[in-house]
Amino acid sequence: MSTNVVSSHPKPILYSYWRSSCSWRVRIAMNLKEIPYDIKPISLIKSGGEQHCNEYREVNPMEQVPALQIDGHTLIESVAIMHYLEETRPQRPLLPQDVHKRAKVREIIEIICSGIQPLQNLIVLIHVGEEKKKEWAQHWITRGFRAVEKALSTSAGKYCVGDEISMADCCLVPQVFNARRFHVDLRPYPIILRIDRELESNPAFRAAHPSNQPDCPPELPNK
Ligand SMILES: O=C(O)/C=C\C(=O)CC(=O)CC(=O)O
Repeated sequence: MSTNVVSSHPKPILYSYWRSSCSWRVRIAMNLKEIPYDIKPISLIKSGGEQHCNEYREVNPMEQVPALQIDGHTLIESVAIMHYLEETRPQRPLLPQDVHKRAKVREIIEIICSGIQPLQNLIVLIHVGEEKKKEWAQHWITRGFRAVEKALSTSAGKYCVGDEISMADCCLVPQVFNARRFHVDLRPYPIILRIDRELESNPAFRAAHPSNQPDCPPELPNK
């Protein structure tokens, strides 16, 4: 018997933190695909981090955001979630048809989501320590952005890969925000900057921005 999984479950719930770049990727993908969802904020800093409480560990044993409750399932890991959305909600595709272009999208995703973001994640920076964390984050972001810029020099059109927005763009924009947060000099990356600027005014990206999240503090912290 086949059931319509898309309509027989309540609205998806996204466990999210306003300036978590991984939550932000999924928010963009959900918005681009016009999937309505509710946000359940998980503060990564309040009381040592709500992601570590027993209740949330049941949702995500990695004690990180995001997690997405959708179609009766709980999904974790932002890239796996984006692929699920792509496979269950093919409207507004976030992967190109062409296999070479798909490979390029995945390459850029990997550089950012394996080669940059995990190295400058909150849990790592806590271990690195307050004094060294800025230099540490700058080092890994610079190293990765050099590779992203090189990849974009052959793949980019209007966006990361050609002229259609893809999952690579969902990953790039939040990483540029993190680069600015850690005062990385972005002048050596003109293509990254151009694409980021291009997407700034896109409604799906704008709605997913940290400053438009329900848990964004009224006074933005400056670090
Ligand atoms: O407000 C805070 O300082 C806590 C956490 C974050 O920014 C999120 C991250 O860990 C960075 C990231 O998503 O890459």
